[in-house]
Amino acid sequence: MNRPADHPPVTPPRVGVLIANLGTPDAPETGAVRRYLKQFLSDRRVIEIPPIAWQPILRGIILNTRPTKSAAAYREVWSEEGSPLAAITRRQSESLARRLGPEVLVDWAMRYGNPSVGDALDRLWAAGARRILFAPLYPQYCAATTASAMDALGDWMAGQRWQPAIRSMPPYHDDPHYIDALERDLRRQLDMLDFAPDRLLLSFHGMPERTLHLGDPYHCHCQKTARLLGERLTLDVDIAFQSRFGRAKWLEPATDDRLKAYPGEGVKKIAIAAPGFSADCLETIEELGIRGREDFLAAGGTDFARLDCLNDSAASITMLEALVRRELSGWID
Ligand SMILES: C=CC1=C(C)c2cc3[nH]c(cc4nc(cc5[nH]c(cc1n2)c(C)c5CCC(=O)O)C(CCC(=O)O)=C4C)c(C)c3C=C
Ligand SMILES: [Fe+2]
Ligand SMILES: [Fe+2]
Repeated sequence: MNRPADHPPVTPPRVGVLIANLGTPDAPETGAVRRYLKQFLSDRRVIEIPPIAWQPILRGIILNTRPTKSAAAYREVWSEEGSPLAAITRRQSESLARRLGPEVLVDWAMRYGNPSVGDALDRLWAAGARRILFAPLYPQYCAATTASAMDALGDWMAGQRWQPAIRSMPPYHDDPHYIDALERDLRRQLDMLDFAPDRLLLSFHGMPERTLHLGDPYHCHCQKTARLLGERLTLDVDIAFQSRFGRAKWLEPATDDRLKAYPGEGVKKIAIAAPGFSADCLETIEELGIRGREDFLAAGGTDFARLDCLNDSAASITMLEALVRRELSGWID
């Protein structure tokens, strides 16, 4: 071989898969939450207000007030493995790696916080991945989530002299693999309840209403997931949007408003699920499971059950394997 002695190492080419979710602070403490929120809420895909107007509000007000409150909420959900969102995403990646076998490298990343998308791509590249499938685990496309994750991928690519071939996993809000997984996992959980819910509330993360009029398909994707799932389950299903942020009008109805109104409408026993979240996190465990329950019971409800997200359940990993294998077609046997 006539390779010069100082030639960079040559690694056999591999196929990589990078799953990504939104992100989370490194610790349930004010400083760590402030760092995370600063990165998250400075993303122009998330807050579509010109930085000259938004940054003074963010730095002068929000980052001085919200981190302490949010850190207290994070402490309510933190586990021995850390943030639930990060711990579950890591387990999803490990389970998917076992399903795909040694031929495929699998890693995971958080759009905000750690491990970052760039660091995970560096690791995959260093391990030889020359073809990478990027899979943001957002079933419903949203510019604030899906497009933002793609931006992080693009930022990393912009710094690469030798770029890998890239594919990205499309949104899967109406994919039969996803609807099957939700049906199977929600049925399993509903069967274990010690009461029969009058209603199943499907709560999706909210977005400013104007994003719908600007052409974001997120609202329609949520509605379609809810309709397809409702057709499978023998239960009355409602849809609502949670986690309102800021003063603008958000998609309606709001989850907290529905929970407070149900008992007065005669709906006293409910189950609530959050099919738009691939992994349980602050917004499902604390906002729905703790504050949502309190709101519903205080309004006169008698029975409340929060159902887990797909997480790393068997149904979830079977779905992920199917979606990922389809996108890897031609790259793996
Ligand atoms: C699943 C889809 C999500 C969309 C769409 C989304 C939009 C969105 N979120 C905020 C503001 C916040 N979200 C926060 C937490 C959070 N959001 C999502 C998912 C979506 N967000 C997840 C999975 C999480 C949980 C993270 C975790 O660590 O467990 C937070 C931080 C917590 C808090 O302080 O309340 C904020 C803030 C906006 C403004 C927005 C769209 C415009
Ligand atoms: Fe959010
Ligand atoms: Fe719509």
